[in-house]
Amino acid sequence: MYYLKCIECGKEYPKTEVLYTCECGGLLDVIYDYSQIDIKKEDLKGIALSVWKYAKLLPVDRKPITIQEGGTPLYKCDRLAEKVGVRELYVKHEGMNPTGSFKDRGMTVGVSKALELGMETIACASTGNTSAALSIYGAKAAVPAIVLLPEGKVALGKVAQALMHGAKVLSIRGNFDDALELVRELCDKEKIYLLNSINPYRLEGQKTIGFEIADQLDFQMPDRLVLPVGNAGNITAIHKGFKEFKNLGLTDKVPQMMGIQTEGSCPIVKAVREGKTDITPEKNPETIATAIRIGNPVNARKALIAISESNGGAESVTDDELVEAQIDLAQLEGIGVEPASATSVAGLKKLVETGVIGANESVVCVTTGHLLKDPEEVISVAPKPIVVDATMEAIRKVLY
Ligand SMILES: Cc1ncc(COP(=O)(O)O)c(C=O)c1O
Ligand SMILES: N[C@@H](CCOP(=O)(O)O)C(=O)O
Repeated sequence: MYYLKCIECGKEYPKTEVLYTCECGGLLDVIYDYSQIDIKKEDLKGIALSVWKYAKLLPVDRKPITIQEGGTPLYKCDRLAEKVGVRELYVKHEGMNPTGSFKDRGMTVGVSKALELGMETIACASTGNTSAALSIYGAKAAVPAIVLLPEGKVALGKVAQALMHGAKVLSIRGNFDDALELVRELCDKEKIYLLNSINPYRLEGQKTIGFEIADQLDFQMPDRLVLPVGNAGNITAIHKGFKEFKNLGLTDKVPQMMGIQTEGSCPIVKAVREGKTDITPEKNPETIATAIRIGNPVNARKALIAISESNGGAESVTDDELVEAQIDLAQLEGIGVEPASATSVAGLKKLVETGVIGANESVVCVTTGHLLKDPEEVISVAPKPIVVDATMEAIRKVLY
């Protein structure tokens, strides 16, 4: 049993309603009757990791639309740990999901819910990854998908996915925040199902990142969870996952949630620094990490609660710092990530340097999207190939 509840005024709504926010404007959360949910560590042992492994804690009452999302690797990264200066570092590589980002976890739940609620079209605004996931799950479910993208600011691999999987792709002359405002209005007026992270059901899928980390670490939770923050849904979702496992007695602590943004686009970081409970939107966010080029994160209130409840924090990094971390992940650990994802490691490095995170702590960084999502950025930061004549002599000349 579950229902929706406003995080601001507490008003409750039945699960049958198509709703994204409360009548007071507050964000909604999915509330379960945990006394009816029985999950033991023994029940989870020996079952392969996947989003639907945790179906008892997911709000879907029909056969799910799935392309085997979740079950991503948690790499122990000793070389990177030594470089950033922490005792123990793991990287949860969400780029290894079917479409190359964590959004698949949300979409398998969100698109299944769309069918359950009888919705006939789905839509989102996107900096790229949400649109890729929406298009692919829409194709699998045979539901038409509409995506609104900020013109010229979406990485090539993501646009390719949305186009190939058959979504109607609209390039908006505006930024992501403009596109989100428009798609919300479109969905309300045209009875289209909105699948951005303002949809509380979509976030339920993403909380399984927290469940999997617990499962993979044999329920010994790390001290910190460090991740990039854009529209601020994922930090909220993972925190909820951690809390649920603790409430069910599966773990004994909730890691401190550390949100990372870029200096050109960091409303959450500013709110945390100023001790505020809500953000001041940024009109012109700018960063090479286009996935998190967001000035008015829709889940800001939830994210700020997750950070404060977990005694966590937030930090910003420069574009140069995130590129350095992207190269470290690639060359020290063999983990290929897109720019936004590398902010987690760049942020960790900064938090250790400034003494916020101690050398003795254990940390999990989430890398949210795959390197191949943004080949243009890689080409612009990586060395160029060396062109040589097709002779051994020419090859030897450049190698030795
Ligand atoms: C690769 C990548 N990393 C991080 C984020 C930020 O996640 P969230 O919007 O849930 O904060 C996004 C999208 O927003 C993304 O596509
Ligand atoms: N990076 C996101 C931005 C939209 O976030 P959402 O979680 O609200 O869908 C994207 O990939 O579009």
